[in-house]
Amino acid sequence: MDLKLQQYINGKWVDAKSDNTRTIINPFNQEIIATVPEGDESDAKAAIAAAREAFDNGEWAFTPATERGAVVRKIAELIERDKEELAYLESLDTGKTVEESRGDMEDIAGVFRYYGELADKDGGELIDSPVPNSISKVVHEPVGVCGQITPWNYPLLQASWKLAPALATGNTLVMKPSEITPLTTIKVFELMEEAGVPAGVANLVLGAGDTIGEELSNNTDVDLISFTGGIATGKKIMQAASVNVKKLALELGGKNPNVIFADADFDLAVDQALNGVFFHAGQICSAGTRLIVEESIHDEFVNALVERVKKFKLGSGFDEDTQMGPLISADHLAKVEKYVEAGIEEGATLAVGGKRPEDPELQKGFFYLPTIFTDCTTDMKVVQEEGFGPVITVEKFRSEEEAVKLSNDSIYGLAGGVFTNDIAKAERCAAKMRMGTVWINEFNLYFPHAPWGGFKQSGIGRELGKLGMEEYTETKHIFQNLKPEPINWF
Ligand SMILES: NC(=O)c1ccc[n+]([C@@H]2O[C@H](COP(=O)([O-])OP(=O)(O)OC[C@H]3O[C@@H](n4cnc5c(N)ncnc54)[C@H](O)[C@@H]3O)[C@@H](O)[C@H]2O)c1
Ligand SMILES: C[N+](C)(C)CC=O
Repeated sequence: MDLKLQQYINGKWVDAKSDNTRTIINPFNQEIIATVPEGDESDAKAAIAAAREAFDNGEWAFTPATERGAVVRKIAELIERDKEELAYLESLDTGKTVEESRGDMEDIAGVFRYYGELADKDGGELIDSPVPNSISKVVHEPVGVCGQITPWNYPLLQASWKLAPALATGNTLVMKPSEITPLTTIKVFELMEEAGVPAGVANLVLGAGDTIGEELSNNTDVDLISFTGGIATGKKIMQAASVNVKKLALELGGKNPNVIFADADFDLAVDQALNGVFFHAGQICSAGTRLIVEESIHDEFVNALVERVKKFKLGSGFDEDTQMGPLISADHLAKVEKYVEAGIEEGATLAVGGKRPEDPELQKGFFYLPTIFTDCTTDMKVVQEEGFGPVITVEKFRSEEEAVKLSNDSIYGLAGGVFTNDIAKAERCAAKMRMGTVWINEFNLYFPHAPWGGFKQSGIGRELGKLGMEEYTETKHIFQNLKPEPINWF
C-alpha cells in the first residue's frame, strides 16, 4: 500500500507521540490491512497549536480567495488522477462495493471543484448606508481554527464536505477521521500537501473520539467544531464546545421516511425503496429505512420487495457481482442484531432476513441479511430508532394527512421521500415534512450545489451549497464616516 501511514502535523508526517498504533481491518474477512498511529490528547494539542499559529501568523487567511480557490481545484484534479486508488482504499476500509466507492470519488472531486470555484465569488456587499457621507460594507472572514470530526460510513465524502469549504474560506483545520476507517483521509492529506496547502493550515490526527475528539471539542484554541456522526456523540460535543462558545456544525443521525402512494410508478418505487436502504448495507444516514406504504398497495409492494431482496448477492466489495457488502465491524453487527431482536419482541413481523447469512464464503465477514419488518407501528423502537443497517420497517397509511403525520413522528428530521404521480400532492407533502431534504420520486440523491443537513435532532447547520461555505465564515460590518463630527453629548 503506497500510503504514508502517519499523522500530518504542521507540514510533517509523524507517528503518535506515544508510539502507540492501531490495526485497521477489512470488514469482509477481518484481515489486517494497515497499522496506523494511535494519537492522543498530546498529538491533538500539537496539531491545534500548528493550526492556531498558521491562522494567527500565517498567510492563508489573507491569501486572495482566487489563489485559495485554485489550490482547492487542484485537489479536485489530484483526486480525479488517483480516483482508482482512492476507491480501492475506501472499499478495503469500509467493505462497500468498489462501484459505490468509484461513485463516491466522483462526488468528492466535484465537492472540491465546486468550492474551488465558489471561493472568490462572495466578496461581501456594500450597504446603501442610511447615514450621509459614509461607507457601509459587509465582509465575510474565516472563522479561525476548525476541528473536523468524521464518521466511518462515508470516510472521504464526509471529510470533503468539511475540508473543501474550510480551505476555500481561509480557515486552518485539524481533522480527526473515524479511528476505524482512516485510509482515504490519509491519502487526501497527501494530495492536499501536493496541491500546495501550506504547512500548518491542514492537520491530520488519528485516534479515538474520547481522546482526540474530546480535545478538539474542549480546547479553547479551536474556534469551530464540524462534526458528522451519531446524536449521542453530537450532544457530548455540544456540551464540550460551550467552553469557549465554539461555532458548531452538526450532521447527525436520521430515521428517514419513504412514503409510497398507491398512484406511484410501482416499479420505480420498488427499485428506489431498495436503493434507498441497501446501498452500503444500510449504513447511510439518509437511508429510507422507514417505509410508509398506502394500505391499498401494501401487500403487493411488500411482496415485490421481498422477492427482490431474496436475490441479493452479498460478498466482497471487489467482486463486481456483489450488491451488498458487510457491516463495518463486529460491534456494529451485534448492534444491528439487537435492534432486530427488539423488533421481533415488539411484535413486528419478519418478512425476510433477520439473521446472518449461512453462505460459507461470508463467515469471516460482518455480514447481515437484508431484512424487512411488516406490521410495524410508529411507537415501536425498531421504527423510531436509527438501526444503521440493512433493515426496513413497513407501516401503512390511508390518507395523505396520515402519511405526513407518520413521517414527522420522529426525533429525527434529516431526509425523506415521496413517491406519487400526483405532483401537487407530492409538493403538499414535501411542504409539511419536517426534514432537511425531501426527494420526490427519487431517493438519496445529493450534489454539491444544494445544502444538506437536518431538522430537529438530526443536526445543526448545513453542509454543501453556499450555506456549507457560510458555516466557515464570520460576518463583519465595517462602517466608515467620511465626514466625522464631534457629537458633544457629554
Ligand atoms: N447527517 C449526516 O450527513 C451523516 C452522514 C454520515 C453519518 N452520519 C451519522 O453518523 C453515525 C455513524 O457514524 P459513527 O458510528 O462513526 O458515529 P460516532 O458518533 O460513533 O463517531 C463519529 C466520529 O466521532 C468521533 N467521536 C466519538 N466520540 C467522540 C467524542 N466524545 N468527542 C468527539 N468525537 C467523538 C469518532 O471517533 C468518529 O470519528 C450515524 O448516526 C449516521 O447517521 C450522519
Ligand atoms: C452521503 N450521505 C450524506 C447522503 C449519507 C451519509 O451517511
